[in-house]
Formats: sequence, structure tokens, C-alpha cells
Amino acid sequence: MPDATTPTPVAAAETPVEKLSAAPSSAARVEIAGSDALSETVEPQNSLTQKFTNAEWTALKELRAKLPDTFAEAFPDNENARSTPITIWGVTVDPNNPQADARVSVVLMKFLRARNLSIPDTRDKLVGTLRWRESFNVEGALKEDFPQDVFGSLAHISGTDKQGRLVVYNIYGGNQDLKSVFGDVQRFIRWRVALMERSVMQLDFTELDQMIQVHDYDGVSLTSRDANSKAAASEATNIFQNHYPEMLYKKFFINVPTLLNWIFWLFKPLVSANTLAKMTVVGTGQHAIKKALSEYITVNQIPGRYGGEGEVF
Ligand code: HEM
Repeated sequence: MPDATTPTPVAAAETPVEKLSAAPSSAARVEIAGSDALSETVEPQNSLTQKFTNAEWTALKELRAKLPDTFAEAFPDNENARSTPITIWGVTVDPNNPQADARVSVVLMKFLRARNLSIPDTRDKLVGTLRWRESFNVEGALKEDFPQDVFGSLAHISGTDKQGRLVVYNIYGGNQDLKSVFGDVQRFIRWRVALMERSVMQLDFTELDQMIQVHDYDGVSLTSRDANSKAAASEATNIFQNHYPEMLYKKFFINVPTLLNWIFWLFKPLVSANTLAKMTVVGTGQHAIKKALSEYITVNQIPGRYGGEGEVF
């Protein structure tokens, strides 16, 4: 049993992933969007692509060249798959012209980084995600009407962090009717994926390519966790691990009663070490929560309920 008094690694800035996503521009070569030419003298059009290292550029070029094959592998029943563009998170990936849009490089780099730049592993991951998006029917989830009385106050996309990343709050505590929220596990999963997609589509994959997430567990107890909510939490966590690589900059679990700290560790087998290092558990009390959030979010963006001057919800 893990030590419940030391819930999470807090020093996210020291993790390899943080270093990777903030690779110093001096180590990077610059690619001009729309061309394959490399140059170190011309200003890049995209501040994120500027951060790629040489090794990342090499892997990216290899992956791009294999996109037609990868799309064909993902959709073997579609004889035109090799040449059919696919839109993911609002970015259209043309397998035969991926360098036409610099945002495509940022999207592909997320998959590459999640697989340590291994081309075979990245291709497998991409194939898995493309197939999952089709079988889950992500587009359908986005069009679905979810009952407002059940889901209306469960999530808020509110404010930005100090670097302009969006912040998404999930209020799983706070007297939500959890029996209704999780009563139909698959409905919850579709709602949660739709929220994730809406959040990701607010990223521009130019200046912004990651988000902060906050789970508020105000007032939850052991009895709040029934079989349904446990199943929903595991399934959603798996989906995010497998199909939304490198989207998370930081995740807070706030208002966690001390007695429930150990629940954090239940997720360890489901979450990669890199993701785990981005997570911080904060106990109850407005002061502690405001202090933890304000390391990343200015007070005027922190919601009113956490002692900030941001949105009141
Ligand atoms: C009634 C109580 C709880 C409910 C209903 C609940 C619900 C959920 C849900 C639905 C998810 C899926 C991921 C997401 O929505 O972003 C999740 C993930 C998670 N929860 Fe909870 N949870 C509860 C209690 C706790 C507690 C007390 C902790 C302790 C810190 C905790 C830690 C986590 C962790 C570490 C994840 C994985 C997050 C990720 O992969 O992004 N949960 N929970």
C-alpha cells in the first residue's frame, strides 16, 4: 500500500516530459511551414514547431512519409484511405501533404513523444487512435444532447493559466447527483469524451497545445464511489491515456479528503509515469487550493469558489 501522506510528485517542472515539451529553441532547427527545407536563419511560423529537437524533426519526417501506409493500415476496408485526409481535433491531416499545415506537425509530434520517437510504436498508436475515433463515433458524441439537469454543472472551461493554456474544471464533488451522472456509464463516457474534444478543439496547435485539468472532489466520501463511478473513471482514464497524447500540462485533484488520498494510487497502473508526474493532489480548504492553483494560474483567472477573482460557478 502506498504512503497516503505523500500523495503525488509535485515537481512537475523537473520531469522529462516538461523538458521535452519545452525543448530550448537553441537546440532546435527551424522548419518553414509548407516546405521541407530546413533553415536556422528564417523565423518559423509556429512557435511550437520551433521547439522540436533535431531528433524530433528526423522522426517527424519519417512518420510523415509513412502516413499513407499508416492510414491504409488503420482503415483496410477503405481502398482510398492512403489518400483520404482525416480531421483530428480540428486539424486536417492530408497523408500526402502533411507539411502543408504546421499544426499537423504539432499533432504528429504528440504521438511521437508519447512513444519516445519510435516510428513503429508511434504508427501503432496512431492506427489505434484513428480506429478508436471511428468506432467510438467521436463526431456523434459531439452532436449528442446530454441532459442539462445531470451534466449542466459538472464541467467548466474557465480562464487560462499564466501561459494562456485553457483550464478545465470537473466538479465531481459539490453535491452532484453522482447516481444520475454515472447511472449510465456509457452515456457518461460519451459526455466526458465530448468535453475533452471541445477542450482540445479550443487549442490552436500553434501557440497552445496543452491544457490544465482540475478535478474537484468537494464533499465526496467512500460511499460516493460505487461500481458505476469506478468503472467510468477507469474507462475514461484509459481513453485519455491511449487517445489524447500529450494534451495535459498539469492536473490538480482538489478538495480531496485526507482519508481518500490513497485513491490516487489506484490509478497508477492506468497512467504513464510521465502523466503521473504532472498530477498534484491538494486537500480541502480554500487557502490551500488557491495557493496550489496560483502557482500556475493568476488569481484573476482562478474561479471565485477557490478564492480567486475569476468566473463564479
Ligand atoms: C466519488 C469520488 C470520485 C469520483 C466520482 C471520481 C471520478 C473520476 C472520473 C470520472 C475520472 C476519469 C477521468 C476524468 O474525468 O478526467 C477520474 C479519474 C481519476 N481520479 Fe477520480 N473520482 C473520485 C475520487 C477520487 C479521489 C478521492 C482521488 C484521489 C486523488 C481520485 C483520483 C483520480 C485520478 C488520479 C484519476 C486519473 C486521472 C486521469 O487519468 O486524468 N479520484 N475520477
